[in-house]
Amino acid sequence: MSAPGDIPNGVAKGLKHLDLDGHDLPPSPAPSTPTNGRKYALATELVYTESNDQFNSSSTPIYQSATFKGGPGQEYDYTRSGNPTRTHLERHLAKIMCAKRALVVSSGMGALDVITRILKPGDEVVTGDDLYGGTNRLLNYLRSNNDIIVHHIDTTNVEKVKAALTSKTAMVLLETPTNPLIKIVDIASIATAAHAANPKAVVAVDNTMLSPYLQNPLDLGADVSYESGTKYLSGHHDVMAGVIGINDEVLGDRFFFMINSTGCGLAPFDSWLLLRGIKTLSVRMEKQQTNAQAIAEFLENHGFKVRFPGLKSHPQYALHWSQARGAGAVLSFETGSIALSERIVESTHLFGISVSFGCVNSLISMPCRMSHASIDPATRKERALPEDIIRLCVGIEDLDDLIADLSQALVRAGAVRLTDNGFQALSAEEVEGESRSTVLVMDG
Ligand SMILES: Cc1ncc(COP(=O)(O)O)c(C=O)c1O
Ligand SMILES: N[C@@H](CCSC[C@H](N)C(=O)O)C(=O)O
Repeated sequence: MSAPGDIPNGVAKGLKHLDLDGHDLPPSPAPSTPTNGRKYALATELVYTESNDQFNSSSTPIYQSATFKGGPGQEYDYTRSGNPTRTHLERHLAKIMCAKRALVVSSGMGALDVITRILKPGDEVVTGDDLYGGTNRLLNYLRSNNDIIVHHIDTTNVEKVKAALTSKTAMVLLETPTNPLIKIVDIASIATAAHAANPKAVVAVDNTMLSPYLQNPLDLGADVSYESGTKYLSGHHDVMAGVIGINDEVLGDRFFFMINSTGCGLAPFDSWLLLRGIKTLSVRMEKQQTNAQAIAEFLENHGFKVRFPGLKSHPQYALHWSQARGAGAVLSFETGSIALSERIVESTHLFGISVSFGCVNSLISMPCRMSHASIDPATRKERALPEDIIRLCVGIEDLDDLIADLSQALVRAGAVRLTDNGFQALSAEEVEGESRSTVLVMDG
């Protein structure tokens, strides 16, 4: 994939819109983000953090201290209220997220908790019908315990969203691409409509699936961009973190108040890990999405129904590329049979069976059994979340190795029929009658 302003896959500007292998390339990526205080291109800014300690250390020091001496008036007194390592990370992130202010907390769910604490009983939330399971769980809790009214709408349909917006809409909560159905949501149109319905409505976008390297919701009219730093920002599955980016000072102060009051600010060592991870975000993301694109094409060419915004078959391909600079590295596909999907997931070696994504390692999962198991089966059915859906989170490994691993898993699982040219996904009739295999027991 190409970063903004780059020439895609080495093709000279003005030449036919094809890459060197003759494949169609995505349309021009979304315009490069405003510089918002940035001196350099994003890939440079990611690695460029100035440490201002007295020894000019190359790596930001970890201020592993709960307290700071000195009394009233000093910048730091207590790490729950502020810590130099955390502040350094927050300033770095603000630049990267094109935000006036960034705040970091102990997990992505912690970030959503901070954001939703501004809601009062009777407030309405308009959100999607395909959401990360944990987000759905927290919204259910707010509905049951705090009298918040939550409307789950197909947010790919702006008219349906508009119909759900009222002057009582206090928050619009969007994911794009959604997890795990990879639906694309028009951030700008929905933000405009939400603010027209209620100028005070807070439009919050979960940017976890792309990271600020590929999408900047604040530039598209959102009031809040938040994400699980556990994923792409950290990149190594060794830290849990949540990130909140805002432009409005009052909203920023309200969020900071909650972080200080509840004590969910990111710990110094975890802040340091996240700072380190962010430095390699551009190279990881470029490699991961190049691999993901090839794998999505591989599966589609072999007859699977694949959901990935880098594929022209994606129903919102044009919308995605109008607001994002890349397709990301999470894709999902269906086999038509839960048993077949289970066998595929059990048969890969390089794709580890695990929740989460954004890590340098490739992962495979069945969302209905794992990340989205907390959504009850009836609701999953109502929201058309296929029980057999497999989610792939593509890492930075060698592409040929990944494709070989998937191929052997598809063959071993009996999910494909051998043809003269290799293999092809089973037809619906062939899938029908597939016997159920052992049932995976996963957490949720
Ligand atoms: C889209 C999305 N948002 C938020 C979260 C929550 O992040 P965390 O696990 O860091 O709490 C996750 C995953 O957990 C996610 O997939
Ligand atoms: N047991 C966890 C599941 C975490 S799922 C993590 C990630 N968002 C994903 O989509 O894989 C829970 O109940 O929250």
